[in-house]
Amino acid sequence: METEADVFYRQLPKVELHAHLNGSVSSHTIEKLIKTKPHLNIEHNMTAIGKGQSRTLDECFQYFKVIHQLVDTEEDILMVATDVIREFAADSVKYLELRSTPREEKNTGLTKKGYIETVLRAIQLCKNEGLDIDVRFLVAIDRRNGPQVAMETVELAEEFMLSSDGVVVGIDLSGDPTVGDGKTFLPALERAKNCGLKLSLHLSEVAAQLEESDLLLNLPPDRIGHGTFLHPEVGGSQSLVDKVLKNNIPLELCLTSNIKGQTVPCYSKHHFKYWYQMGHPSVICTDDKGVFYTDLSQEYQLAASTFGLSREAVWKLSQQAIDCIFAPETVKQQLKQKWTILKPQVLQ
Ligand SMILES: CNc1ncnc2c1ncn2[C@@H]1O[C@H](COP(=O)(O)O)[C@@H](O)[C@H]1O
Ligand SMILES: [Zn+2]
Repeated sequence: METEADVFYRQLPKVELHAHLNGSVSSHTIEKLIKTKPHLNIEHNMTAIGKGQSRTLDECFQYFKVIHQLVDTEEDILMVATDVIREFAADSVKYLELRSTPREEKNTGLTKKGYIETVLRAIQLCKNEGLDIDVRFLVAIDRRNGPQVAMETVELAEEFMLSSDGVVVGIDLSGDPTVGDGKTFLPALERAKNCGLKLSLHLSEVAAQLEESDLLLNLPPDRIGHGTFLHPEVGGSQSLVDKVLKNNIPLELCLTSNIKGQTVPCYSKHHFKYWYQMGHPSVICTDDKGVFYTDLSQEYQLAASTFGLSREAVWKLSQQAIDCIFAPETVKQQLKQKWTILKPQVLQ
């Protein structure tokens, strides 16, 4: 049964800025994919971490490998991307920045270019359907693939930034944070920045990456993913915090992802508290709503119940996320208008 609170959080207009496409595939879509590929012998529990369960971050990365096996043709990508966008729209997400790592699959003839084109086609299809959601795309660099591939990815992103009518807005640096050295990605990231692509970097997602985080913060990035171990209480440093504050770099915070991935011990110890209390721009996001079995409404609800936020404070939190989007000022103004119109009916 849906409670009054459930209805409020679902109807709350929201902005999602940190969503990996293949981590966001719902169980409904996974079911369809499993049916088309029975020979892979993939079961549901291999693609999502259920309620109350957790895995090491390392184990979490195995889930993406399984999902990638299920999603390996243009047809799959088109279905996955349209389903994911429709689901976010049904959850009252009004603005979504999806991110995904372009992959090539020799077996199916999928190319990186085809991969991006297909995601863009899905975005266009959803637009044609008249869904009330503005979708943009960040091209992701997977750390595992090294600096050379990173540079090629930036070049590809640059092409699409110029040809996609403003849909491709930036670059994401993600992948297993324990693999590779952040320093080696600086040339690619600098190039991206210089050509006008925005940067959202996974930073200090695991402990003991002070040097790497410091180097990457000097770019500086336009947004930070997680930033779990930046502050001194958890082994980060004041100088890292100061750099984030000085450049006013928003944080994308994904509560359930961090709990289920075991980088944060429990909801009440989540670093949302540290940054939010300072009044620093903190945006609640899902990371991988499919793998972590959540949605953005639930993440807002969890943040509110854990940290005692009033409805008014929750409203402000979702509204302030608008200032952190990568789309231009005109889009921010349109979204702010939307929030103003919806306020009296949602926040009764
Ligand atoms: C849990 N925390 C995380 N930390 C770092 N990278 C993550 C991640 N969650 C997801 N990804 C990145 O997103 C890819 C899956 O989506 P796409 O195939 O790109 O759409 C993963 O392979 C990983 O590179
Ligand atoms: Zn992420």
